[in-house]
Amino acid sequence: MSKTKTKLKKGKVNSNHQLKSSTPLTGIPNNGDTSNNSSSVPTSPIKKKRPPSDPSNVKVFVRVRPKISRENDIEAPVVVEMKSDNLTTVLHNKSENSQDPKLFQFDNSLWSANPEDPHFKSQKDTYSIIGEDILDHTLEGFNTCILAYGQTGSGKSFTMMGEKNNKGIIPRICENLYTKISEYGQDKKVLIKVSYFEIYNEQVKDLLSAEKSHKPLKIRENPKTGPYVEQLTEFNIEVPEDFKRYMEIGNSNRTVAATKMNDQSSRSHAVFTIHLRTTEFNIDSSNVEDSVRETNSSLRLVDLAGSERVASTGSTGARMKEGTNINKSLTTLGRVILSLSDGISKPPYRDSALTWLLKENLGGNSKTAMIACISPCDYDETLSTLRYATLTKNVKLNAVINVDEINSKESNKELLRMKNEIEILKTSLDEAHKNDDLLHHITNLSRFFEERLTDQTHKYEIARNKLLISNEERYKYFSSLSSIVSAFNQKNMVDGEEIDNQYKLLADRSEKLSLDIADDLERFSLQC
Ligand SMILES: Nc1ncnc2c1ncn2[C@@H]1O[C@H](COP(=O)(O)OP(=O)(O)OP(=O)(O)O)[C@@H](O)[C@H]1O
Repeated sequence: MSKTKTKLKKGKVNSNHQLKSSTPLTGIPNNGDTSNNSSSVPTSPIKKKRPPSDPSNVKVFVRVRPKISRENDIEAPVVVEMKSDNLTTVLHNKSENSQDPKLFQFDNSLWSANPEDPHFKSQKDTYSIIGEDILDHTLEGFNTCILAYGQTGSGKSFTMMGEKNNKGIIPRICENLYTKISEYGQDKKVLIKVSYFEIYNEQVKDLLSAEKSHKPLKIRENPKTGPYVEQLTEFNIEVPEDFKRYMEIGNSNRTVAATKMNDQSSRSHAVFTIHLRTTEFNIDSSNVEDSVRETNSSLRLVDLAGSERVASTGSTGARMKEGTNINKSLTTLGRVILSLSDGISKPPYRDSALTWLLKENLGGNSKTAMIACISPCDYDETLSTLRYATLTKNVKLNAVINVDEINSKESNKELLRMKNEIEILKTSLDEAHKNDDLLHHITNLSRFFEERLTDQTHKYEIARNKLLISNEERYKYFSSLSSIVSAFNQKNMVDGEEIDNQYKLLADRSEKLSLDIADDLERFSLQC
Protein backbone atom coordinates (compact mmCIF):
# COMPACT_ATOMS: atom_id res chain seq x y z
CA MET A 1 0.00 0.00 0.00
CA SER A 2 1.46 3.33 -0.93
CA LYS A 3 1.61 6.00 1.73
CA THR A 4 1.15 9.02 -0.46
CA LYS A 5 -1.16 10.88 1.87
CA THR A 6 -0.27 14.51 2.39
CA LYS A 7 0.16 15.38 6.06
CA LEU A 8 -2.24 18.15 6.93
CA LYS A 9 -2.52 20.28 9.99
CA LYS A 10 -5.74 20.25 11.97
CA GLY A 11 -7.79 23.38 12.20
CA LYS A 12 -11.23 24.84 12.00
CA VAL A 13 -13.66 23.51 9.44
CA ASN A 14 -15.20 25.34 6.57
CA SER A 15 -18.83 24.43 7.02
CA ASN A 16 -19.48 24.60 3.29
CA HIS A 17 -17.70 21.29 2.99
CA GLN A 18 -19.87 19.42 5.47
CA LEU A 19 -21.11 16.11 4.14
CA LYS A 20 -24.71 17.16 4.56
CA SER A 21 -24.25 20.17 2.35
CA SER A 22 -24.94 18.08 -0.72
CA THR A 23 -28.27 16.76 0.53
CA PRO A 24 -30.34 18.50 -2.19
CA LEU A 25 -28.66 16.34 -4.80
CA THR A 26 -29.90 13.11 -3.21
CA GLY A 27 -31.64 10.87 -5.67
CA ILE A 28 -31.36 13.23 -8.62
CA PRO A 29 -30.40 11.08 -11.60
CA ASN A 30 -26.93 11.77 -12.78
CA ASN A 31 -26.86 12.67 -16.43
CA GLY A 32 -23.15 12.94 -16.62
CA ASP A 33 -20.11 11.01 -15.81
CA THR A 34 -20.54 8.14 -13.36
CA SER A 35 -17.32 6.59 -14.41
CA ASN A 36 -14.83 4.90 -12.25
CA ASN A 37 -13.28 7.82 -10.54
CA SER A 38 -14.95 11.17 -10.23
CA SER A 39 -18.59 10.07 -10.53
CA SER A 40 -21.02 12.96 -10.68
CA VAL A 41 -19.43 14.87 -7.84
CA PRO A 42 -18.14 18.09 -9.38
CA THR A 43 -14.40 18.22 -9.26
CA SER A 44 -12.30 21.28 -9.11
CA PRO A 45 -10.74 22.25 -12.42
CA ILE A 46 -7.62 23.43 -10.57
CA LYS A 47 -4.84 20.86 -10.39
CA LYS A 48 -1.51 21.65 -8.84
CA LYS A 49 0.59 18.50 -8.62
CA ARG A 50 0.95 15.36 -10.72
CA PRO A 51 -1.11 12.75 -8.91
CA PRO A 52 0.90 10.00 -7.19
CA SER A 53 0.66 6.60 -8.89
CA ASP A 54 1.17 3.09 -7.54
CA PRO A 55 1.70 0.32 -10.12
CA SER A 56 0.67 -3.16 -8.99
CA ASN A 57 -0.80 -6.41 -10.27
CA VAL A 58 -4.35 -7.61 -9.83
CA LYS A 59 -4.51 -9.40 -6.46
CA VAL A 60 -5.97 -12.87 -6.85
CA PHE A 61 -7.71 -14.87 -4.13
CA VAL A 62 -9.35 -18.29 -4.25
CA ARG A 63 -12.17 -19.31 -1.95
CA VAL A 64 -13.62 -22.80 -1.69
CA ARG A 65 -17.14 -23.21 -0.32
CA PRO A 66 -18.55 -26.17 1.67
CA LYS A 67 -20.29 -29.02 -0.13
CA ILE A 68 -23.92 -28.14 -0.81
CA SER A 69 -26.85 -30.58 -0.59
CA ARG A 70 -26.71 -31.49 -4.29
CA GLU A 71 -23.07 -32.60 -3.83
CA ASN A 72 -23.77 -34.30 -0.50
CA ASP A 73 -26.67 -36.23 -2.02
CA ILE A 74 -24.44 -37.88 -4.60
CA GLU A 75 -21.54 -38.14 -2.12
CA ALA A 76 -19.27 -36.23 -4.51
CA PRO A 77 -15.62 -36.57 -3.46
CA VAL A 78 -13.72 -33.43 -2.38
CA VAL A 79 -11.01 -32.67 -4.94
CA VAL A 80 -9.71 -29.37 -3.52
CA GLU A 81 -7.17 -28.94 -0.77
CA MET A 82 -5.62 -25.75 0.59
CA LYS A 83 -2.25 -25.69 2.34
CA SER A 84 -1.86 -24.15 5.76
CA ASP A 85 0.45 -21.49 4.28
CA ASN A 86 -2.86 -19.91 3.13
CA LEU A 87 -1.35 -19.41 -0.31
CA THR A 88 -1.49 -22.77 -2.08
CA THR A 89 -4.53 -24.44 -3.60
CA VAL A 90 -4.19 -28.07 -4.63
CA LEU A 91 -6.48 -29.79 -7.10
CA HIS A 92 -6.65 -33.61 -7.03
CA ASN A 93 -8.07 -35.59 -9.87
CA LYS A 94 -9.64 -38.42 -7.86
CA SER A 95 -11.10 -40.24 -10.84
CA GLU A 96 -7.95 -40.36 -12.95
CA ASN A 97 -4.58 -40.01 -11.28
CA SER A 98 -4.66 -38.98 -7.63
CA GLN A 99 -0.87 -39.05 -7.60
CA ASP A 100 -0.79 -36.05 -9.89
CA PRO A 101 -2.16 -33.10 -7.97
CA LYS A 102 -2.03 -29.62 -9.53
CA LEU A 103 -0.66 -26.81 -7.37
CA PHE A 104 -1.59 -23.16 -7.71
CA GLN A 105 -0.35 -20.17 -5.71
CA PHE A 106 -2.37 -17.05 -5.07
CA ASP A 107 -2.26 -13.98 -2.86
CA ASN A 108 -4.41 -16.03 -0.51
CA SER A 109 -6.26 -19.34 -0.66
CA LEU A 110 -9.29 -19.18 1.60
CA TRP A 111 -10.52 -22.49 2.95
CA SER A 112 -14.22 -22.07 3.73
CA ALA A 113 -15.21 -25.70 3.14
CA ASN A 114 -15.38 -26.89 6.71
CA PRO A 115 -15.96 -24.71 9.81
CA GLU A 116 -14.30 -27.33 12.05
CA ASP A 117 -11.01 -26.96 10.25
CA PRO A 118 -8.38 -24.82 12.10
CA HIS A 119 -7.65 -22.72 8.99
CA PHE A 120 -11.32 -22.23 8.12
CA LYS A 121 -12.07 -18.77 6.73
CA SER A 122 -15.36 -17.24 7.79
CA GLN A 123 -17.17 -14.33 6.11
CA LYS A 124 -15.47 -12.00 8.58
CA ASP A 125 -12.02 -13.44 7.77
CA THR A 126 -12.74 -13.11 4.05
CA TYR A 127 -13.57 -9.44 4.53
CA SER A 128 -10.42 -8.85 6.63
CA ILE A 129 -8.16 -10.54 4.07
CA ILE A 130 -9.64 -9.02 0.90
CA GLY A 131 -12.01 -6.17 1.70
CA GLU A 132 -10.16 -4.17 4.34
CA ASP A 133 -7.12 -3.39 2.18
CA ILE A 134 -9.25 -2.41 -0.78
CA LEU A 135 -11.34 -0.13 1.43
CA ASP A 136 -8.19 1.57 2.77
CA HIS A 137 -6.96 2.18 -0.79
CA THR A 138 -10.32 3.69 -1.71
CA LEU A 139 -10.08 6.03 1.27
CA GLU A 140 -6.61 7.04 0.11
CA GLY A 141 -8.14 8.20 -3.19
CA PHE A 142 -7.48 5.21 -5.48
CA ASN A 143 -10.15 3.68 -7.67
CA THR A 144 -10.62 0.10 -6.57
CA CYS A 145 -12.54 -3.00 -7.52
CA ILE A 146 -13.37 -6.45 -6.18
CA LEU A 147 -14.60 -9.01 -8.70
CA ALA A 148 -16.06 -12.37 -7.78
CA TYR A 149 -15.59 -14.94 -10.51
CA GLY A 150 -16.46 -18.65 -10.74
CA GLN A 151 -18.82 -21.25 -12.12
CA THR A 152 -22.51 -21.05 -11.28
CA GLY A 153 -23.22 -22.06 -7.67
CA SER A 154 -19.58 -21.66 -6.57
CA GLY A 155 -20.30 -19.02 -3.88
CA LYS A 156 -19.84 -15.61 -5.57
CA SER A 157 -23.04 -14.02 -4.24
CA PHE A 158 -22.43 -15.59 -0.83
CA THR A 159 -18.93 -14.08 -0.75
CA MET A 160 -19.94 -10.65 -2.06
CA MET A 161 -23.37 -10.04 -0.53
CA GLY A 162 -23.71 -12.96 1.89
CA GLU A 163 -26.79 -13.69 3.93
CA LYS A 164 -28.75 -11.74 6.54
CA ASN A 165 -26.91 -13.26 9.49
CA ASN A 166 -23.72 -14.00 7.65
CA LYS A 167 -22.87 -10.84 5.75
CA GLY A 168 -20.50 -10.81 2.82
CA ILE A 169 -17.84 -8.36 1.70
CA ILE A 170 -20.17 -5.62 0.38
CA PRO A 171 -22.19 -4.99 3.58
CA ARG A 172 -19.03 -5.32 5.68
CA ILE A 173 -17.22 -2.74 3.53
CA CYS A 174 -20.16 -0.36 3.94
CA GLU A 175 -20.20 -0.79 7.73
CA ASN A 176 -16.45 -0.38 8.08
CA LEU A 177 -16.34 2.58 5.73
CA TYR A 178 -18.76 4.39 7.99
CA THR A 179 -16.83 3.44 11.13
CA LYS A 180 -13.59 4.65 9.58
CA ILE A 181 -14.87 8.02 8.41
CA SER A 182 -16.68 8.70 11.65
CA GLU A 183 -13.25 8.61 13.30
CA TYR A 184 -11.96 11.42 11.06
CA GLY A 185 -11.25 14.79 12.60
CA GLN A 186 -13.13 17.98 11.81
CA ASP A 187 -10.62 18.82 9.07
CA LYS A 188 -11.61 15.88 6.89
CA LYS A 189 -15.04 15.36 5.38
CA VAL A 190 -16.30 12.57 3.13
CA LEU A 191 -19.24 12.62 0.76
CA ILE A 192 -20.51 9.13 -0.09
CA LYS A 193 -22.71 8.16 -3.02
CA VAL A 194 -23.81 4.77 -4.27
CA SER A 195 -25.08 3.36 -7.52
CA TYR A 196 -26.08 -0.18 -8.46
CA PHE A 197 -26.55 -1.63 -11.92
CA GLU A 198 -26.65 -5.01 -13.60
CA ILE A 199 -25.64 -6.20 -17.04
CA TYR A 200 -28.30 -8.61 -18.21
CA ASN A 201 -28.23 -10.09 -21.72
CA GLU A 202 -25.62 -7.43 -22.64
CA GLN A 203 -27.88 -4.55 -21.52
CA VAL A 204 -27.24 -2.22 -18.59
CA LYS A 205 -30.13 -1.91 -16.11
CA ASP A 206 -30.24 0.62 -13.25
CA LEU A 207 -31.12 -1.39 -10.15
CA LEU A 208 -31.89 1.73 -8.08
CA SER A 209 -34.08 3.52 -10.59
CA ALA A 210 -37.60 4.34 -9.46
CA GLU A 211 -38.82 3.68 -12.99
CA LYS A 212 -40.61 0.36 -13.20
CA SER A 213 -39.60 -0.30 -16.79
CA HIS A 214 -35.83 -0.37 -16.02
CA LYS A 215 -35.07 0.60 -19.59
CA PRO A 216 -31.54 -0.22 -20.75
CA LEU A 217 -28.95 2.53 -20.23
CA LYS A 218 -26.21 3.54 -22.64
CA ILE A 219 -22.50 3.14 -22.04
CA ARG A 220 -20.45 6.22 -22.91
CA GLU A 221 -16.74 6.88 -22.72
CA ASN A 222 -15.10 9.89 -21.16
CA PRO A 223 -11.64 10.40 -22.68
CA LYS A 224 -10.21 11.22 -19.25
CA THR A 225 -12.02 8.92 -16.85
CA GLY A 226 -13.07 6.05 -19.11
CA PRO A 227 -16.37 4.30 -19.79
CA TYR A 228 -19.44 5.07 -17.69
CA VAL A 229 -23.17 4.41 -17.61
CA GLU A 230 -25.19 7.35 -18.83
CA GLN A 231 -28.08 8.52 -16.62
CA LEU A 232 -27.31 6.06 -13.86
CA THR A 233 -29.03 7.05 -10.60
CA GLU A 234 -26.77 7.84 -7.65
CA PHE A 235 -27.84 8.34 -4.06
CA ASN A 236 -26.13 10.17 -1.23
CA ILE A 237 -25.44 8.16 1.90
CA GLU A 238 -26.44 10.24 4.91
CA VAL A 239 -26.68 7.54 7.58
CA PRO A 240 -25.26 3.97 7.63
CA GLU A 241 -28.76 2.49 7.19
CA ASP A 242 -28.90 4.08 3.71
CA PHE A 243 -26.38 1.51 2.47
CA LYS A 244 -28.63 -1.35 3.57
CA ARG A 245 -31.66 0.27 2.00
CA TYR A 246 -30.05 0.74 -1.41
CA MET A 247 -28.49 -2.73 -1.33
CA GLU A 248 -31.88 -4.27 -0.59
CA ILE A 249 -33.64 -2.27 -3.32
CA GLY A 250 -30.96 -3.24 -5.86
CA ASN A 251 -30.85 -6.90 -4.83
CA SER A 252 -34.61 -7.19 -5.11
CA ASN A 253 -34.41 -5.80 -8.67
CA ARG A 254 -31.65 -8.22 -9.72
CA THR A 255 -32.42 -10.91 -12.26
CA VAL A 256 -32.21 -14.30 -10.57
CA ALA A 257 -33.69 -17.65 -11.49
CA ALA A 258 -33.54 -21.26 -10.41
CA THR A 259 -31.31 -23.59 -12.41
CA LYS A 260 -30.32 -27.19 -11.80
CA MET A 261 -27.02 -25.97 -10.30
CA ASN A 262 -28.37 -23.19 -8.07
CA ASP A 263 -31.95 -22.33 -7.03
CA GLN A 264 -31.01 -18.65 -6.67
CA SER A 265 -28.73 -18.27 -9.67
CA SER A 266 -27.68 -14.71 -10.61
CA ARG A 267 -28.45 -14.34 -14.29
CA SER A 268 -26.65 -11.01 -14.57
CA HIS A 269 -23.39 -9.31 -13.63
CA ALA A 270 -24.11 -6.91 -10.75
CA VAL A 271 -21.97 -3.84 -10.01
CA PHE A 272 -22.43 -1.99 -6.70
CA THR A 273 -20.35 1.19 -6.71
CA ILE A 274 -19.39 3.42 -3.79
CA HIS A 275 -18.13 6.88 -4.76
CA LEU A 276 -16.11 8.83 -2.22
CA ARG A 277 -15.20 12.47 -2.29
CA THR A 278 -12.84 13.26 0.54
CA THR A 279 -11.99 16.83 1.41
CA GLU A 280 -9.14 17.71 3.77
CA PHE A 281 -8.64 21.22 5.03
CA ASN A 282 -5.28 22.65 5.94
CA ILE A 283 -5.96 25.93 7.68
CA ASP A 284 -2.82 27.91 8.23
CA SER A 285 -2.92 30.16 11.28
CA SER A 286 -1.13 32.92 9.36
CA ASN A 287 -3.97 32.64 6.83
CA VAL A 288 -1.62 32.78 3.85
CA GLU A 289 -1.30 29.18 2.81
CA ASP A 290 -4.70 27.65 3.57
CA SER A 291 -5.33 24.73 1.26
CA VAL A 292 -7.91 22.12 0.45
CA ARG A 293 -7.02 18.65 -0.78
CA GLU A 294 -9.74 16.71 -2.50
CA THR A 295 -9.73 13.07 -3.63
CA ASN A 296 -12.39 11.37 -5.71
CA SER A 297 -12.40 7.61 -5.76
CA SER A 298 -14.76 4.80 -6.52
CA LEU A 299 -15.00 1.26 -5.26
CA ARG A 300 -16.65 -1.20 -7.61
CA LEU A 301 -17.98 -4.41 -6.15
CA VAL A 302 -18.78 -6.88 -8.87
CA ASP A 303 -20.73 -10.11 -8.51
CA LEU A 304 -20.34 -11.77 -11.89
CA ALA A 305 -22.92 -14.18 -13.24
CA GLY A 306 -21.55 -17.73 -13.08
CA SER A 307 -20.02 -19.50 -16.04
CA GLU A 308 -22.15 -22.47 -16.89
CA ARG A 309 -22.47 -25.50 -19.08
CA VAL A 310 -25.89 -25.94 -20.67
CA ALA A 311 -25.77 -29.66 -19.88
CA SER A 312 -25.12 -29.19 -16.16
CA THR A 313 -27.54 -26.27 -15.63
CA GLY A 314 -30.31 -27.95 -17.62
CA SER A 315 -31.13 -24.57 -19.22
CA THR A 316 -33.64 -24.14 -22.02
CA GLY A 317 -35.42 -21.11 -23.55
CA ALA A 318 -34.82 -17.82 -21.69
CA ARG A 319 -32.39 -19.44 -19.23
CA MET A 320 -30.34 -20.81 -22.15
CA LYS A 321 -30.25 -17.35 -23.84
CA GLU A 322 -29.08 -15.81 -20.55
CA GLY A 323 -26.49 -18.56 -20.19
CA THR A 324 -25.18 -17.94 -23.71
CA ASN A 325 -24.84 -14.18 -23.01
CA ILE A 326 -23.23 -14.85 -19.61
CA ASN A 327 -20.71 -17.19 -21.21
CA LYS A 328 -20.09 -14.74 -24.08
CA SER A 329 -19.18 -11.87 -21.73
CA LEU A 330 -17.09 -14.16 -19.55
CA THR A 331 -15.24 -15.43 -22.61
CA THR A 332 -14.56 -11.81 -23.58
CA LEU A 333 -13.37 -11.18 -20.01
CA GLY A 334 -11.03 -14.16 -20.47
CA ARG A 335 -9.72 -12.76 -23.76
CA VAL A 336 -9.18 -9.33 -22.18
CA ILE A 337 -7.31 -10.89 -19.26
CA LEU A 338 -5.26 -13.03 -21.65
CA SER A 339 -4.17 -10.05 -23.72
CA LEU A 340 -3.49 -7.96 -20.60
CA SER A 341 -1.41 -10.74 -19.09
CA ASP A 342 0.80 -11.10 -22.17
CA GLY A 343 1.04 -7.31 -22.37
CA ILE A 344 1.30 -7.42 -26.19
CA SER A 345 -2.10 -7.61 -27.88
CA LYS A 346 -4.83 -4.99 -27.69
CA PRO A 347 -7.51 -6.05 -25.20
CA PRO A 348 -10.95 -6.42 -26.86
CA TYR A 349 -12.69 -4.37 -24.14
CA ARG A 350 -15.52 -3.27 -26.38
CA ASP A 351 -16.58 -6.82 -27.29
CA SER A 352 -18.85 -7.00 -24.22
CA ALA A 353 -20.64 -4.46 -22.02
CA LEU A 354 -18.96 -5.99 -18.96
CA THR A 355 -15.36 -5.61 -20.16
CA TRP A 356 -16.02 -2.17 -21.63
CA LEU A 357 -17.39 -0.84 -18.35
CA LEU A 358 -14.65 -2.50 -16.31
CA LYS A 359 -11.91 -1.31 -18.67
CA GLU A 360 -10.07 0.81 -16.08
CA ASN A 361 -10.53 -1.76 -13.30
CA LEU A 362 -9.16 -4.55 -15.49
CA GLY A 363 -6.14 -2.85 -16.93
CA GLY A 364 -5.83 0.79 -15.97
CA ASN A 365 -6.30 3.23 -13.14
CA SER A 366 -7.43 0.89 -10.38
CA LYS A 367 -6.40 -1.38 -7.56
CA THR A 368 -8.25 -4.57 -8.27
CA ALA A 369 -8.79 -7.86 -6.44
CA MET A 370 -10.33 -10.93 -7.99
CA ILE A 371 -11.90 -13.68 -5.93
CA ALA A 372 -12.10 -16.97 -7.77
CA CYS A 373 -14.87 -18.97 -6.12
CA ILE A 374 -14.76 -22.74 -6.44
CA SER A 375 -16.78 -25.80 -5.53
CA PRO A 376 -14.86 -28.42 -3.52
CA CYS A 377 -16.08 -31.23 -5.79
CA ASP A 378 -16.06 -30.12 -9.43
CA TYR A 379 -12.67 -30.97 -10.98
CA ASP A 380 -13.17 -29.64 -14.52
CA GLU A 381 -14.83 -26.34 -13.61
CA THR A 382 -12.40 -25.73 -10.74
CA LEU A 383 -9.41 -26.42 -12.99
CA SER A 384 -10.67 -23.91 -15.53
CA THR A 385 -11.37 -21.29 -12.81
CA LEU A 386 -7.90 -21.78 -11.28
CA ARG A 387 -6.24 -21.38 -14.70
CA TYR A 388 -8.22 -18.22 -15.29
CA ALA A 389 -7.19 -16.94 -11.86
CA THR A 390 -3.52 -17.78 -12.52
CA LEU A 391 -3.61 -15.77 -15.72
CA THR A 392 -5.19 -12.83 -13.90
CA LYS A 393 -2.21 -12.65 -11.48
CA ASN A 394 -0.11 -11.30 -14.40
CA VAL A 395 -2.38 -8.36 -15.14
CA LYS A 396 -0.68 -5.07 -14.40
CA LEU A 397 -2.46 -1.96 -13.20
CA ASN A 398 -1.34 1.59 -12.72
CA ALA A 399 -3.51 3.15 -10.05
CA VAL A 400 -3.29 6.88 -9.47
CA ILE A 401 -4.58 8.85 -6.51
CA ASN A 402 -7.30 11.04 -7.97
CA VAL A 403 -6.38 14.23 -6.18
CA ASP A 404 -6.98 17.94 -6.57
CA GLU A 405 -5.14 20.42 -4.40
CA ILE A 406 -6.38 23.94 -4.18
CA ASN A 407 -5.16 26.80 -2.06
CA SER A 408 -7.45 29.02 -0.06
CA LYS A 409 -7.85 31.71 -2.70
CA GLU A 410 -8.75 29.24 -5.42
CA SER A 411 -10.86 27.25 -3.05
CA ASN A 412 -12.81 30.30 -1.97
CA LYS A 413 -13.43 31.20 -5.59
CA GLU A 414 -14.58 27.67 -6.23
CA LEU A 415 -16.81 27.68 -3.16
CA LEU A 416 -18.32 30.97 -4.12
CA ARG A 417 -19.02 29.69 -7.61
CA MET A 418 -20.67 26.56 -6.20
CA LYS A 419 -22.61 28.55 -3.63
CA ASN A 420 -23.89 30.84 -6.37
CA GLU A 421 -24.85 27.87 -8.50
CA ILE A 422 -26.72 26.32 -5.60
CA GLU A 423 -28.51 29.59 -4.95
CA ILE A 424 -29.52 29.87 -8.61
CA LEU A 425 -30.70 26.27 -8.61
CA LYS A 426 -32.58 26.74 -5.36
CA THR A 427 -34.26 29.88 -6.65
CA SER A 428 -35.29 28.25 -9.90
CA LEU A 429 -36.51 25.22 -7.97
CA ASP A 430 -38.55 27.47 -5.67
CA GLU A 431 -39.87 29.37 -8.68
CA ALA A 432 -40.79 26.15 -10.36
CA HIS A 433 -42.59 25.03 -7.21
CA LYS A 434 -44.28 28.39 -6.82
CA ASN A 435 -45.41 28.34 -10.43
CA ASP A 436 -46.66 24.85 -9.97
CA ASP A 437 -48.67 25.87 -6.93
CA LEU A 438 -50.11 28.91 -8.66
CA LEU A 439 -51.00 26.93 -11.73
CA HIS A 440 -52.67 24.33 -9.58
CA HIS A 441 -54.58 27.01 -7.70
CA ILE A 442 -55.70 28.77 -10.86
CA THR A 443 -56.77 25.51 -12.47
CA ASN A 444 -58.82 24.63 -9.40
CA LEU A 445 -60.37 28.06 -9.25
CA SER A 446 -61.25 28.15 -12.92
CA ARG A 447 -62.74 24.66 -12.65
CA PHE A 448 -64.80 25.84 -9.67
CA PHE A 449 -65.98 28.93 -11.55
CA GLU A 450 -66.78 26.92 -14.64
CA GLU A 451 -68.92 24.51 -12.63
CA ARG A 452 -70.68 27.41 -10.88
CA LEU A 453 -71.32 29.05 -14.22
CA THR A 454 -72.76 25.90 -15.79
CA ASP A 455 -74.93 25.36 -12.75
CA GLN A 456 -76.17 28.94 -12.72
CA THR A 457 -76.85 28.94 -16.46
CA HIS A 458 -78.82 25.77 -16.06
CA LYS A 459 -80.87 27.21 -13.19
CA TYR A 460 -81.36 30.43 -15.07
CA GLU A 461 -82.66 28.50 -18.09
CA ILE A 462 -85.14 26.62 -15.92
CA ALA A 463 -86.31 29.79 -14.18
CA ARG A 464 -86.58 31.62 -17.47
CA ASN A 465 -88.60 28.83 -19.05
CA LYS A 466 -90.87 28.70 -16.01
CA LEU A 467 -91.34 32.44 -16.21
CA LEU A 468 -92.26 32.26 -19.90
CA ILE A 469 -94.70 29.42 -19.30
CA SER A 470 -96.22 31.27 -16.36
CA ASN A 471 -96.65 34.41 -18.40
CA GLU A 472 -98.25 32.46 -21.20
CA GLU A 473 -100.62 30.75 -18.79
CA ARG A 474 -101.47 33.99 -17.08
CA TYR A 475 -102.19 35.54 -20.40
CA LYS A 476 -104.34 32.57 -21.31
CA TYR A 477 -106.35 32.82 -18.06
CA PHE A 478 -106.74 36.55 -18.24
CA SER A 479 -107.86 36.40 -21.78
CA SER A 480 -110.47 33.73 -20.98
CA LEU A 481 -111.49 35.84 -17.99
CA SER A 482 -111.93 38.90 -20.11
CA SER A 483 -113.82 36.97 -22.74
CA ILE A 484 -116.26 35.74 -20.04
CA VAL A 485 -116.64 39.26 -18.70
CA SER A 486 -117.27 40.61 -22.16
CA ALA A 487 -119.72 37.76 -22.86
CA PHE A 488 -121.46 38.67 -19.64
CA ASN A 489 -121.64 42.26 -20.62
CA GLN A 490 -122.72 41.53 -24.09
CA LYS A 491 -125.43 39.05 -23.33
CA ASN A 492 -126.43 40.79 -20.10
CA MET A 493 -126.82 37.48 -18.40
CA VAL A 494 -128.83 37.46 -15.19
CA ASP A 495 -127.53 34.35 -13.59
CA GLY A 496 -125.20 36.38 -11.43
CA GLU A 497 -124.23 33.46 -9.22
CA GLU A 498 -122.84 31.45 -12.11
CA ILE A 499 -120.78 34.37 -13.27
CA ASP A 500 -119.61 35.10 -9.79
CA ASN A 501 -118.40 31.55 -9.41
CA GLN A 502 -116.64 31.56 -12.74
CA TYR A 503 -115.07 34.91 -11.95
CA LYS A 504 -113.90 33.80 -8.47
CA LEU A 505 -112.39 30.65 -9.87
CA LEU A 506 -110.49 32.55 -12.48
CA ALA A 507 -109.43 35.18 -9.99
CA ASP A 508 -108.14 32.51 -7.57
CA ARG A 509 -106.21 30.74 -10.30
CA SER A 510 -104.81 33.93 -11.56
CA GLU A 511 -103.76 34.98 -8.05
CA LYS A 512 -102.08 31.62 -7.50
CA LEU A 513 -100.33 32.02 -10.81
CA SER A 514 -99.14 35.48 -9.85
CA LEU A 515 -97.83 34.16 -6.54
CA ASP A 516 -96.04 31.33 -8.32
CA ILE A 517 -94.49 33.82 -10.71
CA ALA A 518 -93.47 36.07 -7.81
CA ASP A 519 -91.90 33.04 -6.10
CA ASP A 520 -90.08 32.04 -9.24
CA LEU A 521 -88.78 35.54 -9.73
CA GLU A 522 -87.55 35.76 -6.16
CA ARG A 523 -85.77 32.40 -6.39
CA PHE A 524 -84.38 33.31 -9.74
CA SER A 525 -82.96 36.59 -8.50
CA LEU A 526 -81.45 34.82 -5.45
CA GLN A 527 -79.78 32.21 -7.60
CA CYS A 528 -78.33 34.78 -9.94
N1 LIG B 1 -18.69 -20.02 1.93
C1 LIG B 1 -19.90 -20.57 1.97
N2 LIG B 1 -20.39 -21.06 3.12
C2 LIG B 1 -21.63 -21.61 3.17
N3 LIG B 1 -22.45 -21.73 2.10
C3 LIG B 1 -22.02 -21.24 0.93
C4 LIG B 1 -20.74 -20.64 0.79
N4 LIG B 1 -20.59 -20.27 -0.48
C5 LIG B 1 -21.72 -20.61 -1.11
N5 LIG B 1 -22.58 -21.19 -0.28
C6 LIG B 1 -23.92 -21.70 -0.63
O1 LIG B 1 -23.83 -22.27 -1.93
C7 LIG B 1 -24.95 -21.97 -2.73
C8 LIG B 1 -24.51 -21.28 -4.03
O2 LIG B 1 -23.86 -20.07 -3.69
P1 LIG B 1 -24.08 -18.71 -4.49
O3 LIG B 1 -25.49 -18.48 -4.81
O4 LIG B 1 -23.36 -17.67 -3.74
O5 LIG B 1 -23.33 -19.09 -5.84
P2 LIG B 1 -23.01 -18.16 -7.08
O6 LIG B 1 -21.62 -18.46 -7.48
O7 LIG B 1 -23.34 -16.76 -6.79
O8 LIG B 1 -24.01 -18.76 -8.17
P3 LIG B 1 -24.61 -18.09 -9.50
O9 LIG B 1 -23.47 -17.76 -10.39
O10 LIG B 1 -25.47 -19.17 -10.08
O11 LIG B 1 -25.38 -16.92 -9.06
C9 LIG B 1 -25.86 -21.10 -1.89
O12 LIG B 1 -26.83 -21.93 -1.30
C10 LIG B 1 -24.92 -20.57 -0.79
O13 LIG B 1 -25.60 -20.33 0.41
